[in-house]
Order: sequence, then C-alpha cells, then structure tokens
Amino acid sequence: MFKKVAPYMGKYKKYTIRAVIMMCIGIVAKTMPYFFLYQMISPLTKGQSISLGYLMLRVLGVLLSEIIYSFAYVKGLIFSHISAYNTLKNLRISLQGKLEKQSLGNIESLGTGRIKKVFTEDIDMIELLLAHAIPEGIANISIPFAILVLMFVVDYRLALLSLVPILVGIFAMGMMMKQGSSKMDAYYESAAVMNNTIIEYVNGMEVVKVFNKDGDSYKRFGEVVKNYRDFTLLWYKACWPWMAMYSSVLPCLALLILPVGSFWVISGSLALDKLILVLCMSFAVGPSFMKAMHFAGNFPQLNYKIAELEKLMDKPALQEGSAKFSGENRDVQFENVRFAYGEKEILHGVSLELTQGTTTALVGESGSGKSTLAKLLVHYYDLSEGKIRIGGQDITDLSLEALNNEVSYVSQEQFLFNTTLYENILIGKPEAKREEVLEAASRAQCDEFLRRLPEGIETMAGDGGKQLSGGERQRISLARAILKDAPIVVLDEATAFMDPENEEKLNAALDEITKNKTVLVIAHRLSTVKNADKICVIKEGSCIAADKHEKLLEECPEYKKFWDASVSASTWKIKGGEKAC
Ligand SMILES: Nc1ncnc2c1ncn2[C@@H]1O[C@H](COP(=O)(O)OP(=O)(O)OP(=O)(O)O)[C@@H](O)[C@H]1O
Repeated sequence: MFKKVAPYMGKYKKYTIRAVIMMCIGIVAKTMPYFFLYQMISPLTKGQSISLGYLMLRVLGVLLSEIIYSFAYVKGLIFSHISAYNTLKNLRISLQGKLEKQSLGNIESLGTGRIKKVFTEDIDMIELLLAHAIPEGIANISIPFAILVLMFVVDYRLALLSLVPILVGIFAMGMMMKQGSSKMDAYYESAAVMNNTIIEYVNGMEVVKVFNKDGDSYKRFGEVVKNYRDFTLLWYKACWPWMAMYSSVLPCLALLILPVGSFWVISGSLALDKLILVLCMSFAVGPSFMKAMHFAGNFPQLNYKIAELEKLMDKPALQEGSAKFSGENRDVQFENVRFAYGEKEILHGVSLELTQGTTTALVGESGSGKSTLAKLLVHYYDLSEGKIRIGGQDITDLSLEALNNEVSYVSQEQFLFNTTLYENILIGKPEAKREEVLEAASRAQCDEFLRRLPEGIETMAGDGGKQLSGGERQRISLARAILKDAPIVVLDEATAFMDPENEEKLNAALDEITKNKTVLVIAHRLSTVKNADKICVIKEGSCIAADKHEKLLEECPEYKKFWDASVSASTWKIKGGEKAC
C-alpha cells in the first residue's frame, strides 16, 4: 500500500521517517510512568520503606514522561501531516494531469460523481495512511512488541498469558477485515453510484422542478440513497461483532495475568513484585496494540481507495505525440475514420478532405455522427481505425498543446468556468492583452449584453455560466475562439441559441473569424449549408456524398430530401411566426 503512494511523496518522505522516530519516542515516554509506578509499589510489597526524595523523583519522572510524550506526539503529528498533505497535493495534481490526457470517453464512462469522490474522499483517506497509520501504527506496534519481549525476560509464563488476549484480538480483527471486505465492494459501488446520481440530480434540477417529483431521476435518487444506507449497514453489521470483540479484549491484557498470576504468587511460584511489574507493563502494551489494530482495521478501505485511484491513474491515455506542428498547410484529411463509443461503432470509415481556407459543412440526420466526427478532429477520442491529418501530419503525432494551437472548437453548449467573463474569454489566449480580450468580445457581439451587466466583462459567469442566457454563453465562447485565432475552426451548431437579429450580427462576426481559415461546421441553418465550399452528407456514420450545394441537389437524393425538409421547416417557421404576430 505504502509502495503505491511512495512515488508521490517526493522529498516529503523524510518527514514521514521523522514522524515515525518522534512517535516511537512518544510511545516510550508514554510507557515510562508504568515503570515508575512499579518502582514506587515494588519496595512496599517487600516491606521496604521509601524516602520522600525517592518518591518525588519518580513522580517527577512521570511528569517528565508525559511532557516528552506530548511534545514528541505533537511534533510527530506535524511531520506526518506535512508529509501527508504534500503527498495528497502531488496525487491530486498527477491525477489531474492524467485525466487531461485521457479520452472524453474514459472520463464519461466513470461519471462526474465517481471522479469527484476519488479526487476528494478517496485521496483524503490516504491522509490516514501517511499522517496516522504509518507513524503511529509503527510506533504502537514496535514499542509494545519490545515490552512483550521484556515480559518474557521477567516471567515467560505471565508473558504467554498476556499473549492470549492479543492473539484473540488479532483473530477478531482478521475476521472483521475478512467479513468487511466481502461487503465492501458493494458498499463502495453504491457510494460511487450515489455520488454520480446526486450530481446528475443537481444538474437536472430544472427538469425535476418542471416535471415534479415523479420523474425517473427523482425516483433513482431515492433508490440509490436507500441502497447506500442498506449496503453501509450490511457492511457495519458484518464488522460490528468482531469489532466489539477486539475492542473489549485487547485493552485487557491483565485479564488472565491478574487471576492466574495472583494464584502463582499465593502458591509461592511467583514473586509479587514480578507480577506487579508485568501488570504495569501490560497496562502500557494494551492501549498501544488497540490503537495499532484500529489503524489496521482501516487497511481494507485504504486498499480499496488506492485501487480506485489506480483505476483512474492507469486508464490508457490518449495517443499523444510530442511533435510541434510542422504540416505543409492547414488542409485536413479524414482517412477511413472508424470510431466506436464502447462496443457501438458510430463512424464506419469516413474519408473527407477539408481544404485550407474553405468551409466544409456536415449535414445529416440527428444521430448520424456529425458531432462525433468534429470532436475527433480536436482529438477528444482516439480513433478505432484510420487517420486524421493536418497538413499531412497525423494529429496523434502532435502534442495536445500543438494540436490546440491549430484547432478551435466551439460547441453548442460550451462550458464557462465560474470566474469573470473576462477570464473566461482569456482562456482562448492566456497571454492576450486586455485590449485584445475586449476586441474579441466586441467581435463576438458581446458588447450589448456586457453593458447591461452590473460589472460588465468583470461579472462572474456563475456555476457553469448559469448567470448568462444560452445565447450570451455562446457569444462568450465565440469570443474565446476569436481571441484564440486558430487556423482551423470547428463550429458545432454554434448559432443555435441566437435570435434572428443577433444571429445576423453574429454571422458577420463568424464570417470574419472564419475568413481564410479551414472551417468544419455542423449547422442546420440553410445559409451556412448553402454557402459552404463543400457539403459532406453523413448517413448512419458514413460519408455518402461530398460536393457543392447545387451539385448535391442534382446528384444526391439523400441531400435533396434533407434540403427539402429544411426548406419546408423554415417556411413553416416563418409562417408560424407571421401567425403569431
Ligand atoms: N458520449 C457518448 N457515448 C455514447 N454514445 C454517444 C456519445 N455521444 C454520442 N453518442 C451516440 O453516437 C451517435 C452519433 O452522435 P452524434 O452526436 O455524433 O450525432 P449528430 O449527428 O451530431 O447528432 P445531432 O445532429 O443530433 O447533434 C448517436 O447515436 C449518439 O447516441
């Protein structure tokens, strides 16, 4: 377990070693009062008198031991926590790095709740390992073990008696771990499902409110919460009897020593002071073992959480090269592209060429695979087969940074971070000057609504950009893309939220940012489709035709059908609008 975490400790490993040393000093100091106690009682059992000075010295020893213990324990905790929290920080940063390099498919399959749980709860649990279980566990096992050896030196029979509760305690702990482990998978799975469902429920709150509480999401929420309760109780029920057993037996090492030892003293086979010494030792050993066992009881949970963490860490990363862009131009080639979400193949060998400086539109029925094809150009996923090249260079040879510099992707629902709108636009080009950001906002037609906001461009976007309307969010994300000014632009229904007036303005802005760029656009609007340099008709994951509008109208019945349907839909919309007026 420690081995798996150790690589993330870096230079803080030495703090853990210091913590162990401090904790050992602390435990030795903690056991000393029992020896002083023995030294005070032992002469009395032999009828010897003791001086006040002798007594005071032992009392002072007890006080000093307590002070040393407190100091060493606190110092040990400081060292162990420095090491633990720095390791947690390193773990979280590495995990973030790994996630960034994974395909969206991997991330989606895990679910937001599960990922959040690993980032927070699961990694937090490692604090228990590094800050407590290792330093305190080692100290609480090794020092009592040394005292046990001393007991054997004093009287092996009493030492053997004291071993009985220890062995029973270890057996009970082992059983608790075994029984607990068999229920733990179900418990953790239910916790992960509950996390995912809670996040889904909160994200879908609007729907829940509109459709009352009869919706599937609300019912599922109730079910997963109940499941979590049931699996937790099952787990605890399996553990409780064994927990009770070791908790009651372990601290009572004197359980057998006292009656049997007293009998041996009465029968003359054991000196009274030896019994007192071993009794004092047993008081020092029991609580320490108990503490060590408590940490050991958490090991199955820790193992599980580390395994969850590893599952995320070990997910295969996207195929990513380290090359900079060195293509001859910004032509894009999709060559026999096949792609599947899980087992289901969505794209069945799509080949398509986008020429530098031209606009290519993807059209096709909903679910035909247009967005998926666009996302592959930004390398959200790895292909199952085929190649995507920019200027002749395979995108998997490029570093993600190099690819990001080449391609801007504007989807229908672009995520806004809960920071200022200015910062949200700045993501497009972090080194941009303020004037550039303002200009990009202006070109994306944001001026008018920014003027209305109390703090203008410095207004907070809200959680996921919820402070803004859909159209406003979209314009901010367009400003981001304008600022980025990448030579290849992917627009996924980028103007779906626009009202007619703004749509016109925005089209002008889009024309400007797409000028001289290689553009791949997924748009249902007739104007975009009609004016595109090339239109690719996607049907059930295959490109069945790619040409100009007029040519396709003549030669591709599928396109004609699509076009006619779009025309009649827009005519219907206009008529509907007239009626409404
Ligand atoms: N993340 C995903 N996981 C699994 N299946 C997905 C995922 N995203 C899309 N799909 C499936 O892939 C198919 C193609 O989806 P895609 O979004 O590419 O279609 P589209 O042509 O862009 O549709 P639309 O025009 O409605 O946006 C659909 O059947 C969809 O259900």
